Amino acid sequence: MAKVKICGLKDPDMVAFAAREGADWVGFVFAPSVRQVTLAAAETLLLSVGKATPVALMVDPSDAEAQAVAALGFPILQLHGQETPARAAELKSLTGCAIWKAIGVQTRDNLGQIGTFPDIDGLLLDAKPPEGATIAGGHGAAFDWSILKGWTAPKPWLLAGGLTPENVAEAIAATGAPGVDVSSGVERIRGLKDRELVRAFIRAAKASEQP
Ligand SMILES: O=C(O)c1ccccc1NCC(=O)[C@H](O)[C@H](O)COP(=O)(O)O
Repeated sequence: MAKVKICGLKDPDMVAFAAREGADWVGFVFAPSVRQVTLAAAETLLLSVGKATPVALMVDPSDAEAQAVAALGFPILQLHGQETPARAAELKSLTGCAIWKAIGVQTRDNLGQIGTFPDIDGLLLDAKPPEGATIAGGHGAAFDWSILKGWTAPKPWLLAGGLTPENVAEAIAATGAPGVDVSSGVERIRGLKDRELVRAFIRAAKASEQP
């Protein structure tokens, strides 16, 4: 059974709903995005996570920004920018958070950099942002899952990018992903999660067979 992260939540009721439906992680975006939350909003959202684990998503944060987010009590920091292995290690020791690094995948070569991040705790394999995009993630674009054929993950990992309730079972079967992450695929209006889609995604992922 694959684990599920619902990313880009902004509304406490939706956070509670996703957690009740069985989301393992709920993600909050602290970067420019239609899904961005403030520190004050995140403090309120954290009250609704139930049994789900909250993940703070940041893009090239400064020390002060990362420390302010970590101080809210997030156990996991997902880095979605151009953070180097050294910066990821630095942010880990600075915040005390587990670090997940997002890796943009377009070709098999992109997987090579993963070995240069020995200090991180997890990986999120996501599609690269479309040409000209100024936002680092949440574009609803998938990469070619066959790139992962024969790849052995050195860390716990999640598959992301363009997943939907309709394709998540196929994605898990094709890649063997132990976890999946979704943002746009559970929205009907950009930036607003939809209960029916959140429920359908979690059910489809949890019911799926890993190869
Ligand atoms: O979701 C955002 O708005 C976002 C903004 C800036 C950096 C990262 C962002 N999201 C990162 C995620 O973990 C998304 O869930 C991931 O990119 C997959 O998104 P989608 O293809 O929309 O499901």
